[in-house]
Amino acid sequence: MQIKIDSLSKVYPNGKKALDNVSLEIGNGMFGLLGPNGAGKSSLMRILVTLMEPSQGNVKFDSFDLKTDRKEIRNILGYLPQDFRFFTKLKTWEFLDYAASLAGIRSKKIRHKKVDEWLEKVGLFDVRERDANKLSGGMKRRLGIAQTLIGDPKVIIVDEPTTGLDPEERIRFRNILSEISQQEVTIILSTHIVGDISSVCNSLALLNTGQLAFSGSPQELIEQARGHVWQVNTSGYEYDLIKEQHAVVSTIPTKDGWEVQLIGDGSKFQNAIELEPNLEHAYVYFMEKSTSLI
Ligand SMILES: Nc1ncnc2c1ncn2[C@@H]1O[C@H](COP(=O)(O)OP(=O)(O)OP(=O)(O)O)[C@@H](O)[C@H]1O
Repeated sequence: MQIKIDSLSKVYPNGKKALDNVSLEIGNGMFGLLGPNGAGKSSLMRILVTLMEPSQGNVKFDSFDLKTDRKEIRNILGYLPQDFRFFTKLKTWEFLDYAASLAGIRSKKIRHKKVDEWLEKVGLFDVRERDANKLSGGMKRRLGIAQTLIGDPKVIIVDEPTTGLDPEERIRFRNILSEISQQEVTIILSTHIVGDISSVCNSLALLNTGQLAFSGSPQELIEQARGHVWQVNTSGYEYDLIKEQHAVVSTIPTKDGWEVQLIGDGSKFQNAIELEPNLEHAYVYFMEKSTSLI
């Protein structure tokens, strides 16, 4: 599936411009949409899943047009929103069974088989009789992904999937998505956590204040930060100066001061070492560049 987002803008009734002329192409596999809170990610997701109309621009899902083929687009979509909620008083398996019937699986036998398969896949088979609203946060999130996927959608849109999850659940969730992305599907993963996408997405876009700051592969993003990531050993006095003029990524106390990793021009400091950039460095670099600290 090829998703073509063309010159998309969204202005809310209060005048807030959440998306500003965003154009983007998304193909099969896992796509990361990265940006700080308020960047416009949820607005873009809501438009893609037909919950909200854009103020300008259009989107195509292969030959389906967002303006005219909303029903067809809904049929190929699976959406896991940020604030995914449960109906009360349904057991975990019943909840999935209900999701499967909403997805159009009529045969009870096929539905039950699918429910069991998905309970196994997301590691909830042992708690299938437990009330869905009594599951832990991580389990609820996994049940969320199972209900999103049980109807075999071609496009899967997941908004801030790991918010509030502990590191173990975060990795588990990432692995489930990564496994699914091996099939012929498009997964769009929106997040402000770089670690959510660094190991799993083959392409990504960076949104900041409604504008597209970057789109390409993680490696291309990383390359752009080359020459801008430095490690400096510094005393207390100099440290304050560094913080004022640079984006500081990490600070480790040493015998006589601090070892600081910064984004910007570190070459002017004594004993500065240029570092190999990683995705997190590159993300900070782009964010700082667009707020023009660099
Ligand atoms: N219904 C609305 N009316 C007015 N402004 C809105 C509305 N929804 C979102 N906004 C504003 O639009 C901007 C983009 O919000 P959006 O929720 O799309 O960003 P986000 O990147 O998903 O951030 P978050 O992760 O915090 O949800 C923000 O400034 C937000 O306050």
